[in-house]
Amino acid sequence: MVALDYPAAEQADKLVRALEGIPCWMKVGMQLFYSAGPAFVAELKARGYKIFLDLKMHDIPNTVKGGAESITRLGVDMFNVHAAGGKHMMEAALEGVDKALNGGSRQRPLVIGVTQLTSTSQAVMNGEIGIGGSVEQAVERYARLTQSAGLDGVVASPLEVLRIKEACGKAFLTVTPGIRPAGAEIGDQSRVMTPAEAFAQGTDYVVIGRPITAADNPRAALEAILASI
Ligand SMILES: O=c1ccn([C@@H]2O[C@H](COP(=O)(O)O)[C@@H](O)[C@H]2O)c(=O)[nH]1
Repeated sequence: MVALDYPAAEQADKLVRALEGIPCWMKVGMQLFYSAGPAFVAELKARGYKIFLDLKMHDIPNTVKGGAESITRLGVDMFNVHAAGGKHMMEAALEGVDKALNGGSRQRPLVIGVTQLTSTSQAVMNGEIGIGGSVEQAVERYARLTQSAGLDGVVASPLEVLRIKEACGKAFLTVTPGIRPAGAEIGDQSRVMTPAEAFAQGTDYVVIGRPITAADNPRAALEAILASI
């Protein structure tokens, strides 16, 4: 999944054209969606891409239900909510999906819970945020909660994939940002692995942004990543 973290449709469109023909999903996050909105999502769909709409909803259940209903109407293939919003909130997201589908033929999007952001280190989680225990324990707890609410999987770092699969089973999806090819700048990420290491852990999807978008030649960067796995 290529993270299209750009301020406007023009820049995102340039990258999408540069990557044309390479099989991948496109991930639309807050920055791009807040500026380019549903129209850009529709354009990506028209070009045949699968889309992960990464808006990480975290609000009261009624609001998340409404958000999920609207997102489902966009026809995206995957979207996410924060597991920290609780079981009731995640169930409300699924109710929103059902309301939008309303027995129709539209395909059901995968709904994914965000565990601990991959930018969060052990020290920050324990100190600043005030969650005790290890990151792995917290991620497992969020993953179990997400599964109990009926969602399809979680966002986590590749470092936690084995533990999630052990706790929730292989079919429970893992979507893993925090991906850095060997030697790439880590930036604001904390819990990282290379693409090959992440797939060796058994992850289902890797999310990669800057190692592609900030490369001099994004197409060559993605091709090198694909060759590495
Ligand atoms: O825990 C999370 C959840 C989402 N993300 C998103 O993934 C990409 C990663 O981009 P890079 O440039 O490869 O770091 C970005 O869109 C994040 O919003 C995440 O990194 N961690």
